[in-house]
Amino acid sequence: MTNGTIVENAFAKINLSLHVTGLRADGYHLLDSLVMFTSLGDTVHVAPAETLSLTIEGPFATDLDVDDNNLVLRAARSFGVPNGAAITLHKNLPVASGIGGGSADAAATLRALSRLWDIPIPDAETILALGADVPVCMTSELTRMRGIGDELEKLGPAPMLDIVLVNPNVGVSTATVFNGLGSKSNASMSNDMPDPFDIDEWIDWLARQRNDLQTPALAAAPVINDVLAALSAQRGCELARMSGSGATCFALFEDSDAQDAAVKALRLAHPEWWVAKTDEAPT
Ligand SMILES: C[C@](O)(CO)[C@H](O)COP(=O)(O)OP(=O)(O)OC[C@H]1O[C@@H](n2ccc(N)nc2=O)[C@H](O)[C@@H]1O
Ligand SMILES: Nc1ncnc2c1ncn2[C@@H]1O[C@H](COP(=O)(O)OP(=O)(O)OP(=O)(O)O)[C@@H](O)[C@H]1O
Repeated sequence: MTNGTIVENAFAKINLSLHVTGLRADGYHLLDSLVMFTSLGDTVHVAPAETLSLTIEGPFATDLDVDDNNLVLRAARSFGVPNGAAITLHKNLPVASGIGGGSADAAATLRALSRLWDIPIPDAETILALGADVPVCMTSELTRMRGIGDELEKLGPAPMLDIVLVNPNVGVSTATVFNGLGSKSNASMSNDMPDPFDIDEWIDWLARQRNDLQTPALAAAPVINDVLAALSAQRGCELARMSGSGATCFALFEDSDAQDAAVKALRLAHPEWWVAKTDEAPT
């Protein structure tokens, strides 16, 4: 690692619930979503350099091009200064998979370059222009996210959770899934949100919420149904749901033994799927 390298984590986000409550005139949808972050994620490394460059490494590196559309380079350019940096993205998360990898990478790049260049992070409007999920990824806290992703209510630390993530190695386009929505105007989350540290009550409450994008995502990628069925069938699975616009689904397990057994069984039954064990991101 070059002397002076700064590393920022880009933790994966999970939309524990995702209600689509309206449609704006510009085509963006209004959301009401409970978002948490997992300890699994990409990492962004930035080192001093004359010019701006990006190298991508890691298990999902080959699924991404190093071009001007890469969210890491877009984030670097959003500072509006001609500074240089040698950026390395270690890509551990599947691409276009509903767990916000690109958004988390952009947020981590903003934090890292702000430190490297010793200049402020760009304003809220600039951050939102990188993607609707980028504002919530600026911190990795449990958050109620509303508006189009720009109204954030931080809810404090997330509870300790035994989580399994499964992606069937099918990328899903966020725009296609939003466009496939039947009703654009659904009920918001219920406001009687329980204490996240009363896990049983919290999971009961979560089970009564929804991901409104699950139905249109299933139409785009029917294999999501197989993922949800496989997760739900595991012993100790307390909740299984799709995250974001898919295709990654998450399941919450009653304990780490059940979580480990589920990971083993799913990898054996579906070697073609990405199956990951994780927990809540550190605060
Ligand atoms: C589905 C979520 O992941 C939930 O957290 C996000 O809302 C998506 O966030 P994102 O991937 O950062 O989204 P963007 O890159 O800003 O937008 C991709 C496309 O998704 C649609 N989009 C996104 C966010 C939103 N609130 N309404 C939308 O309709 C738009 O068609 C947009 O062209
Ligand atoms: N660094 C990056 N990592 C991942 N995707 C990127 C990156 N840069 C650009 N992209 C593009 O952004 C799109 C969304 O990627 P991402 O992995 O963030 O999807 P997602 O997990 O579905 O996001 P969200 O949950 O925010 O909708 C993909 O089409 C991908 O090609």
